[in-house]
Amino acid sequence: MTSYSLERYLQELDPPSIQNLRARTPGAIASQDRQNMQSPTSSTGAYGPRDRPSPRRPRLLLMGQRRSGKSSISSVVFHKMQPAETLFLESTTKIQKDPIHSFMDFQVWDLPGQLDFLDEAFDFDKIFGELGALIWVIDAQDEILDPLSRLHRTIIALQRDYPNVNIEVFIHKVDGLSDEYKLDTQRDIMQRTQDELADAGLENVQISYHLTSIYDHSIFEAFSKVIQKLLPQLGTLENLLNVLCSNSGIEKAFLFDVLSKIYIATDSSPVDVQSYEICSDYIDVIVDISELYGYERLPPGPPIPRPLSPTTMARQEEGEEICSVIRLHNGMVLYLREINKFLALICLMRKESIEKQSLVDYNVQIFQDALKKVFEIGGANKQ
Ligand SMILES: Nc1nc2c(ncn2[C@@H]2O[C@H](COP(=O)(O)OP(=O)(O)OP(=O)(O)O)[C@@H](O)[C@H]2O)c(=O)[nH]1
Repeated sequence: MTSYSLERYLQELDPPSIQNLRARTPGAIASQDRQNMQSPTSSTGAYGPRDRPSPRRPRLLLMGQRRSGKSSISSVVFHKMQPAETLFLESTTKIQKDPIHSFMDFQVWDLPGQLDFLDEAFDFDKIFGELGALIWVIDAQDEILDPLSRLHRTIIALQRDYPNVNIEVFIHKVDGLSDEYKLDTQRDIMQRTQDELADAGLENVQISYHLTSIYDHSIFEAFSKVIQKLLPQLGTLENLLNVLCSNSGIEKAFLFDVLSKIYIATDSSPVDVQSYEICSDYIDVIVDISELYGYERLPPGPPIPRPLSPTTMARQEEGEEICSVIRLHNGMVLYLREINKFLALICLMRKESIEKQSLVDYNVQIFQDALKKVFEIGGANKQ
């Protein structure tokens, strides 16, 4: 049977193999302490063990100069604010702590741009300790030298005490810029940063750069990459998606966080922007429709019979997940399956593959079981 290897993979997915896969995760977190701190299974996981103690949540710090777009980013990505509405956001005057309860619990701190958090008046460890990632937002439409020098001072200070923190630079507001100008700006920022850090004796600091705008999908894609680095299970998830794709004739598969439209994992074929955009739009539509007409998401416990959703959605008999299939005019098919309250699987495949939909459904069910295993949840997924 085509799904044989996926089942076998699942059977072999014992704790030691999960450990090995973790070790191969690209963004593997260096120290054991940070793994403990950042592991969704050690805080609250994709399957939401809210009844387990959750002492710490990885913290994402949004920093950068005034009006660079920090609050806009957090409002658009995590609170579904329309980009145009951010024009009316007021300047942040104190640290905004935003707890995010999703497939994994974390917190986003929006730091006011006018304050210098390296100043002795601030408790450095309270701000930068327990940090999952520092996201430094640079307004690409504005003067960059001053913000860059603040970024460099912050990296140098961080390297002293927290060398393993992920540093993510968002070269932001690139919507109004030509492709050539965007790339020139990115090159300039990278070069200056490298030179400055080399002068400070720091040669191998890992920094990721992202060109972002709240007016397109780039901000969601950048956040996806930031969040993925905090997931110790990323390598395992990618492998599971690879096996699912190869056994079901799927060309591209994304595992999305439905609330934020961040994808937490994808198979290892290259991500092309159009596939990502269409999947992301699809989530919006399906989630909106299911909220309006779909079944009520139930608390844990035995399923209660409810009326069926619209025709595009079929309530799964056991799991009550949303499932939807759309045929596109280019011959491709979009397949969505809700994995749990927080996660949805979206696959792009050729129409020939969906002709055997029962096989795809079966393989997806096994994938879903594998996810449960990965997140070690027992039966707590039906939230
Ligand atoms: N063109 C464009 N404008 C943006 C983008 N993101 C944010 N803005 C605008 O930038 C302005 C400042 O945004 P804020 O989010 O308030 O900036 P901030 O960094 O939080 O500012 P402080 O709170 O003062 O530190 C707003 O008018 C936003 O609409 C973007 O991607 N493109």
